[in-house]
Amino acid sequence: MQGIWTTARIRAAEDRLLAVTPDGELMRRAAFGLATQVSAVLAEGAGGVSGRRAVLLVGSGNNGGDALWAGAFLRRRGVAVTAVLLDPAKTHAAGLAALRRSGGRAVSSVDGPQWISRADVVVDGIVGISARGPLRPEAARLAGLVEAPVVAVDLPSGVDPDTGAADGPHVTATRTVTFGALKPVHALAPQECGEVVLVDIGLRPSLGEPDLYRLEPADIAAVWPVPGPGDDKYSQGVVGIAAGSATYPGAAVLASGSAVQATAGMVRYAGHAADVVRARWPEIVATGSVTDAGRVQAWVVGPGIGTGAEGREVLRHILGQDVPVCADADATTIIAHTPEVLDARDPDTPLVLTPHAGEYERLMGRRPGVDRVAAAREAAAKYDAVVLLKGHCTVVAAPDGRVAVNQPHGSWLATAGSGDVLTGLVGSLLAAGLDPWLAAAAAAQVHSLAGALAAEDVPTSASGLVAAIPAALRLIRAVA
Ligand SMILES: NC(=O)C1=CN([C@@H]2O[C@H](COP(=O)(O)OP(=O)(O)OC[C@H]3O[C@@H](n4cnc5c(N)ncnc54)[C@H](O)[C@@H]3O)[C@@H](O)[C@H]2O)[C@@H](O)CC1
Ligand SMILES: Nc1ncnc2c1ncn2[C@@H]1O[C@H](COP(=O)(O)OP(=O)(O)O)[C@@H](O)[C@H]1O
Ligand SMILES: [K+]
Repeated sequence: MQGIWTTARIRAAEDRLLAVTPDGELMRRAAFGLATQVSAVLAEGAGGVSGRRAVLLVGSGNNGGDALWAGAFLRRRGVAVTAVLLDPAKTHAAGLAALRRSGGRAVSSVDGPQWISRADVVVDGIVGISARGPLRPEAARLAGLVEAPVVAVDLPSGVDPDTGAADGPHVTATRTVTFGALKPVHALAPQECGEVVLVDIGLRPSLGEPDLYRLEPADIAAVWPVPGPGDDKYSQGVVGIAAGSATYPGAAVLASGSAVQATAGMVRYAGHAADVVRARWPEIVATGSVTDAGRVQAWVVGPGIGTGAEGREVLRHILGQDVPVCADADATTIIAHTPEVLDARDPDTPLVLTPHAGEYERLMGRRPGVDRVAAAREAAAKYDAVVLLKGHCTVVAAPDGRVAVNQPHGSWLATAGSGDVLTGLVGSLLAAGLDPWLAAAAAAQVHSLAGALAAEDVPTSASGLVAAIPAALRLIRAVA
């Protein structure tokens, strides 16, 4: 798993490392790595390095210092470097001296626009992990003029380092070069960061346990159930799907189909869309009611069941079965409106809730807000459940505080029925006995990958997502 640390934890670790490292050494390591990446962007975008023009946007902190030192390294490779100083009196003195010694130029922000307009690459050293609030007007004005590819130092300035919120003026980078460890912004605002490159400055041993995680293919491949020699259709975990209705059978077909594709074992369906489900997925054992569905090791409940009395009874019955439950869509709304249905649940049985922002508001009485990690954690604590908060970057929080952030592969999942596919994936993994947090996080990752594979650069449908699940799993197992 990739670890991600909040800026408070990063700062504390940096302080510990700085105390045992020669003065300026960490910044030199950071700046050397940064210069290497700026050269690579120049080589790719401007056809070479020597003779190309780099403009550094330099704020008043160490982030600007990194940019200035990198400018000095770039001068050695023949790059024409101009630093635009946002606050000349507070500029990092050693960095500025190094740039000047190397033959680089420094100008004030008044002269910035003419240099920015001729740049082959712009290095964003406006602000790093100590940023507070949106970009100040002068920084925002200069950042708004940039047309060249941007290499962001540590993070794209103006994007909140800990929440990834980008609701004010901010930089959008082609590449972000970060130091020591990934910060929340890199996982929560991938569209602002571009490609993220992590430069090792020796911080890892000082960091401790991560605050957030991102699953890698190897993590998913290691836990995704595949049958072994001793397995049969029951031993891998049977998942039950309570979804859809006679009027709206689609949710049932999508959630059940997703479960069929996800794992080998067996899928049971219970609800008013049994005939349609059977016709589309003959391998499913389908029945009309959850009370005669047979034994399962986990239930998926909610998509398309309605929010009335019947849906409530279905949910209450399922919560009383002492098996893990993924409650999605209408089940989320039922829980929000009649939380006493949860009394049927044995507190030891895992529950996964999968709200989108609107369902979250129903559950919690407020929108998730900009701090989506905190929002997911609060809901997980309130409901003693794993909460998968849907969005471009889906956040999965466990009641014990663990949080995983999903890596999106584009926005192809923004299609009707896509959530039904996700819930089928989660249910299959719960039935196989996975830890519910890991189940939800792995499902989200496979869901996004299936979206990208189904789309191949043109919009896909939820049915396309279901069809692409095997390809996503094949890819994950191949690269692990
Ligand atoms: N401490 C260390 O050991 C290392 C720090 N490094 C760099 O240092 C950075 C952190 O440096 P600092 O703590 O000095 O702080 P920053 O450079 O992140 O920013 C602080 C400065 O920016 C200004 N500022 C804050 N919010 C602003 C806004 N919204 N708009 C415009 N200006 C704003 C503040 O007035 C302050 O002077 C990291 O992001 C990284 O780039 C790296 O060199 C690696 C080693
Ligand atoms: N812009 C986006 N980028 C990436 N994923 C998205 C985006 N919009 C929605 N998704 C994902 O698509 C799914 C939509 O689920 P949901 O809102 O329940 O839709 P539906 O009810 O139509 O199935 C969620 O997994 C969500 O994270
Ligand atoms: K920056």
